[in-house]
Amino acid sequence: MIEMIQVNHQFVIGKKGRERIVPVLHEIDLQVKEGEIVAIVGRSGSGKSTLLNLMSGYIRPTAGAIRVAGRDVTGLSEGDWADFRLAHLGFMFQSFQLIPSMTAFENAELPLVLKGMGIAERKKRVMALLNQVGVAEYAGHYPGELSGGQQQRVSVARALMLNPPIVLADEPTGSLDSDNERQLLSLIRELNRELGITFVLITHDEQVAATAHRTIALKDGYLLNAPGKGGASSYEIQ
Ligand SMILES: Nc1ncnc2c1ncn2[C@@H]1O[C@H](COP(=O)(O)OP(=O)(O)OP(=O)(O)O)[C@@H](O)[C@H]1O
Repeated sequence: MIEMIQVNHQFVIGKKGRERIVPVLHEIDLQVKEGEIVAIVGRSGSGKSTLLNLMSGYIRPTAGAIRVAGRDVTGLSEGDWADFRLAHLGFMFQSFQLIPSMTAFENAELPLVLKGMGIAERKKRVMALLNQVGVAEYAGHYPGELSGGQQQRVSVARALMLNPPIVLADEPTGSLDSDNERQLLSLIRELNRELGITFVLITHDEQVAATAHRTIALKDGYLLNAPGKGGASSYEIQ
């Protein structure tokens, strides 16, 4: 479902003529299978977000190849990546990333608007999903009128709006209290079990890692679980 082959990534920083190269990911070989929940763990700065950004096409690898949902996405243009993302990927973030001036309904509806779906069909789909994640009664509320847990549910509904086979999540429970965290994790398990959605979750949280079928650990830009790279026992969740 997601495959990285010998992926390296380095950032180039600094002004023209005085550039500096920052190597961040090295020789990444990984596979996420269809229907898996995979947690990515590692200390701050180990390269977790960079790895997720490569899977999302927001940055391009310096070397190596990436396949997502059966397609070689390594050389996709910006425009092709935008279409590909809409069709295959859903996103969840620690900060929820809801637009404050739009209601819960309008926030959740956005992917359908981008897709060009008609208003009647949009309304049906949005209300069905808000209902599924338990916030239908707040459809007319603005994000500022919702609790953190309710905002995250709206963002989950938005992530699932176009039935993505893969959801990529960056610290999805990072802003939630333990009750809301438990509920979100059980929703993720349910979506995985019932709809077969593949999840890749970046986390510092042991509860989230325990929800995953498998954990991928990064240390200083290297994959620890890779054969010959030390094994999963040599990481700590920070
Ligand atoms: N746009 C960028 N330009 C230059 N360096 C960057 C850029 N983005 C990230 N880095 C560097 O790459 C390294 C890995 O960053 P990344 O955000 O992937 O780590 P992380 O494991 O997600 O960290 P955290 O847990 O703190 O979010 C860090 O040293 C960071 O400073």
